[in-house]
Amino acid sequence: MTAPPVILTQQLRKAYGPKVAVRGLDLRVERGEVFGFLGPNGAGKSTTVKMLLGLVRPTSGAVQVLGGSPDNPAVRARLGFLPEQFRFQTWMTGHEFLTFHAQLAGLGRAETRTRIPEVLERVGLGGRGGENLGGYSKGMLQRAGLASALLARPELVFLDEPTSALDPIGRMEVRRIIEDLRAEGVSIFLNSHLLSEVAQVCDRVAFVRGGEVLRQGPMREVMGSDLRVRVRVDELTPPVLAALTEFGPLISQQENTAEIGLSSEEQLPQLAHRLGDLGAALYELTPLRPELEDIFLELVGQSGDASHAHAAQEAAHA
Ligand SMILES: Nc1ncnc2c1ncn2[C@@H]1O[C@H](COP(=O)(O)OP(=O)(O)OP(=O)(O)O)[C@@H](O)[C@H]1O
Repeated sequence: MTAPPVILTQQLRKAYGPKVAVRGLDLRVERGEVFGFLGPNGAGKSTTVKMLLGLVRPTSGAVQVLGGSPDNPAVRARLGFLPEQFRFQTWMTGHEFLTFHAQLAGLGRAETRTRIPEVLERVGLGGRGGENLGGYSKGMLQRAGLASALLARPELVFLDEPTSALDPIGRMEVRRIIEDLRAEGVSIFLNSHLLSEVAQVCDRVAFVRGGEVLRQGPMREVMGSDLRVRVRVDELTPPVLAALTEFGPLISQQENTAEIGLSSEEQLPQLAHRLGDLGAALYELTPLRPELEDIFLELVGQSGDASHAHAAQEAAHA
């Protein structure tokens, strides 16, 4: 029997008076999956997350989280959440802050004692729990927020922009934490504007705009199957060019470098053999996958609405 999805929504909708924030959202996230939820500012991402956490009541539609209702405290106890703008009690030490969250999560004393050093270590704050949060850097605060989200061993974790305050090393560390969690079977719902990061860590993604899903699917599918390839040889002779166009359309050509479109990766070794047979010296054969950012801009900018395009650009470069 296949495991039920950890998130399932059907025609989920939220209107704030006349303003529709989320319209008819169908989402499905499987157990152990890292799911990227992407969209420009105002797309309805936060509203969706709040409905999935039971913090905002949907206007209509159905939502199931971990097989139950997010209104059910027993379901909520199995969720972790790192909000984008965490309010920290700056007068507390990291340890006190986590003890407070452990109490809120209903952890017993003995478990709290062992669990806090474990999560501090995991997020890279080992040995720093005795310091006041007021003295933490922005990156340290984000790590402390992540520690509190992981404290009660959640089965599903919502991470809203988890690396916005982190430097490149910190981002890599958080990526590793996400990968480790996935290996442990934890499911992750990730909101992030940092698309290169999403591309590296997500199994599936959904692009949203105006409260609707524009595209949803496995990372590989969303990125498209068409493959552009850069070929550099000693000389682009007429026979070499003719051979290249047998494989796919010629996109560009400059000096001894050409770009062509292939329909599958399987054509790469065939192309290398063919060029070898023609006596061409092959210096480069590079697949050029489209950037997630390009797909994002193309999808969210499609309305032609200047404010959307602007928001998309802001989101992509944030
Ligand atoms: N409490 C509210 N009352 C009225 N309108 C709201 C409320 N919360 C959100 N909205 C509106 O709903 C739309 C979606 O907002 P939401 O915060 O969900 O978007 P978002 O994708 O999370 O954006 P961002 O990336 O900027 O955080 C926006 O137009 C917003 O103004």
